Amino acid sequence: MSSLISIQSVSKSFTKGKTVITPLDQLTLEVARGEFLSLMGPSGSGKTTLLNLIAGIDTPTSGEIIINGENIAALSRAQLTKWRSVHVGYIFQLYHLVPILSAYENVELPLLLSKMSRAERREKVLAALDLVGLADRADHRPSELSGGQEQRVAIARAIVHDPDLLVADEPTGDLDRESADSILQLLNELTEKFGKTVIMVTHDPKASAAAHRSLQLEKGKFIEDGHLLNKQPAEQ
Ligand SMILES: Nc1ncnc2c1ncn2[C@@H]1O[C@H](COP(=O)(O)OP(=O)(O)OP(=O)(O)O)[C@@H](O)[C@H]1O
Repeated sequence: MSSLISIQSVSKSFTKGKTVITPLDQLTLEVARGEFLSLMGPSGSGKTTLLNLIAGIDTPTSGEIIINGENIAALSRAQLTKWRSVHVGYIFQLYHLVPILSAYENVELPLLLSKMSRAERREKVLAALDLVGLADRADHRPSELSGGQEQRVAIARAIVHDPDLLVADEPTGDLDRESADSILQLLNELTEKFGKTVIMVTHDPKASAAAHRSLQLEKGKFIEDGHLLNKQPAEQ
């Protein structure tokens, strides 16, 4: 598999008054196209900071983040916004669906920014809802869906514009085990059947075990290369 993401010596610091916090310290990471990678680590270890850099929501203090051959660390804010709208789908712990809109309308939202016709949008929204197994719930509002179904709608919204990369921050954190497992299976399918690359932050070892590879962050550094479940790790 070719590399989709190449992170070279990336550091991120935040300055608050006289205090400088460096949640990420000289990180290097390669992520293959079609890989499902999980990021674990204690609270405050820099997981969300790293996810936000990879998703182009924030920019590093130093280093390069090359995605699909493009160094996104060198893009302006406006260029990053445009880049993100094409290449990235973001999945949140608490779904972030708009309560007054139907599942269909929530999934359609990212497409309203494009020049697509209504008919083209309809085709894409129905295909995304079908892919997550909710074609029959298009007219339902979030309050009429279970948590697992809400997360499926949120995943349909994240994939409707066909991004290469999906980033998920604790996507199963608010779900019971059964719903969590079905969301993890869906994320796995998105990598294996549709070639998406998924990067997931989680505190749940079982969720992490569903990924192809798990990395542990501690104080802004990777402390170990975790187990590889779907591929065999090299013998130590
Ligand atoms: N915008 C910001 N300004 C200042 N400090 C920040 C900012 N964003 C994050 N930090 C700090 O960076 C560190 C890492 O935060 P981050 O949210 O990446 O951790 P995390 O591993 O995702 O934690 P959690 O598991 O609790 O979500 C923390 O000390 C946090 O306070």
